[in-house]
Amino acid sequence: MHVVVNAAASADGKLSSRRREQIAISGEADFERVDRLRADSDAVVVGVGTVLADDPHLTVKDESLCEDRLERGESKQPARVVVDSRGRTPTDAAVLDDAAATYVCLSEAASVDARLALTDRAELVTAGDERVDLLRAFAALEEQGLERLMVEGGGELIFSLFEAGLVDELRTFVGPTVIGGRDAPTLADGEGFVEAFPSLSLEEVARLDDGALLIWRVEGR
Ligand SMILES: NC(=O)C1=CN([C@@H]2O[C@H](COP(=O)(O)OP(=O)(O)OC[C@H]3O[C@@H](n4cnc5c(N)ncnc54)[C@H](O)[C@@H]3O)[C@@H](O)[C@H]2O)C=CC1
Ligand SMILES: Nc1nc(O)c(N)c(N[C@@H]2O[C@H](COP(=O)(O)O)[C@@H](O)[C@H]2O)n1
Repeated sequence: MHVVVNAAASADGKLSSRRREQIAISGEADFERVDRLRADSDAVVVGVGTVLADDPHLTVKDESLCEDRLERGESKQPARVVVDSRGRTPTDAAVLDDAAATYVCLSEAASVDARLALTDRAELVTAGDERVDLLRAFAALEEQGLERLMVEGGGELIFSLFEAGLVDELRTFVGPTVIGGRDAPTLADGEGFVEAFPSLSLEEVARLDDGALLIWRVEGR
């Protein structure tokens, strides 16, 4: 399995404002790059916080990239994965429509009602007691043939993936704006590290739109 985390951050490292509404940090060229990265992935992964805040569709938008996938013998769209301990994904969420297969990773804490509401719309994967056990959930996804995972956020999920040692690559578009706010989400939130900080090796720096794309490899992976 290969896990790429991709996100857009403001110059001060925020993914969104304290209101947690979606903010277009990327410009056109970066959104096109993200679309290509989705098209080269088996699944696009987000946390339920992102579903509740942004209601993303997580599909490849460029039809020619979808055709390339079909020519390679792949599904037209990559699968979508929501990491959602308690099954809070709304049944009318865009990520549950029929444009692509969707997996919802739950923990044992998800109620029977939440499971029943989701079961017709997504494949359910259960791992972990209170929160989703990401090592077990990702192993289950791998068993379904999902090898190349692209994670789009948000900050809580990204931190947990680094903590679990699951991230191979980090791609950050740093955009030309300052968002600020101590309660605004950053690239890696959660508890934060106090030691054994993940070590990154810089692979590429490129100017893109009016910002910079940074590609980092996670050392030891
Ligand atoms: N600028 C960008 O590229 C992006 C920005 N965002 C922004 O990020 C914000 C949402 O991020 P967050 O609130 O951090 O939510 P998140 O999307 O990281 O989801 C976190 C939730 O996932 C669930 N979860 C289950 N097991 C977990 C585990 N082991 N570790 C972590 N979470 C687990 C929990 O319910 C937790 O509250 C929104 O404001 C959204 O707009 C989201 C994606 C991309
Ligand atoms: N790459 C990127 N740049 C930004 O500036 C953003 N605000 C985001 N947000 C994430 O993009 C996804 C939207 O998906 P759809 O267009 O609905 O398919 C979602 O993951 C947002 O959180 N990303």
